[in-house]
Amino acid sequence: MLENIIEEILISEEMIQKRVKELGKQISRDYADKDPILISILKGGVYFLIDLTRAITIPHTIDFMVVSSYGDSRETSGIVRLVKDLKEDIRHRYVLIIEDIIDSGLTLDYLLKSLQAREPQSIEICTLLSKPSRRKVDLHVKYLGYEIPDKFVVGYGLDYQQYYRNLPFICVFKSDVSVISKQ
Ligand SMILES: O=P(O)(O)OC[C@H]1O[C@H](OP(=O)(O)OP(=O)(O)O)[C@H](O)[C@@H]1O
Ligand code: HPA
Repeated sequence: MLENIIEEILISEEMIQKRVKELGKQISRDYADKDPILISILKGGVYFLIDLTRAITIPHTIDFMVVSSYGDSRETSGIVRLVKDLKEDIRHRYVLIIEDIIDSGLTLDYLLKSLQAREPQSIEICTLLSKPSRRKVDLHVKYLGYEIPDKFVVGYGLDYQQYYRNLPFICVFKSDVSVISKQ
């Protein structure tokens, strides 16, 4: 039962979809004629990417990377590992990294360094959620959906032990839950 794992709904499905459309419009304006490449970080970022790409009205391509830092816990290990690299060459491309959440910032810090070395024309960050109070490194975020407090959240791509990514809203996960409750 969902009531057993959810403390509160923080961002409703409607709020997410409205903000995704606004971000899509903004990106379409800013990157007109730039043929950007949107890089999504699997797995969490893919839900946001799929909705965002449909809200963008200019030509663009997409690619995926897999990095791992959280394992199955609620705290980052601080060690980021590249699990799957891009297929496309990003040299001279306008790169937009699409993330579901920035927490400590360590994942993106690692990714930015790795991607900068490939000499893109530009590289910017678009994240649906950010927890500024948790930041361990400074990051410039060009496109932000919502700032959220220091609470562990699930839904819309975000998981607890790989579950709950499919929830259409973002909700605070109950802090005392340690086993998966099948929905
Ligand atoms: O700012 P940070 O503290 O580095 O945290 C953010 C990262 O954590 C989550 O990924 P996770 O490692 O849980 O993998 P997942 O996308 O497969 O869920 C999220 O999707 C970000 O990539
Ligand atoms: O709040 C969170 N929820 C799920 N995954 C995460 N990865 C970083 N922060 C979070």
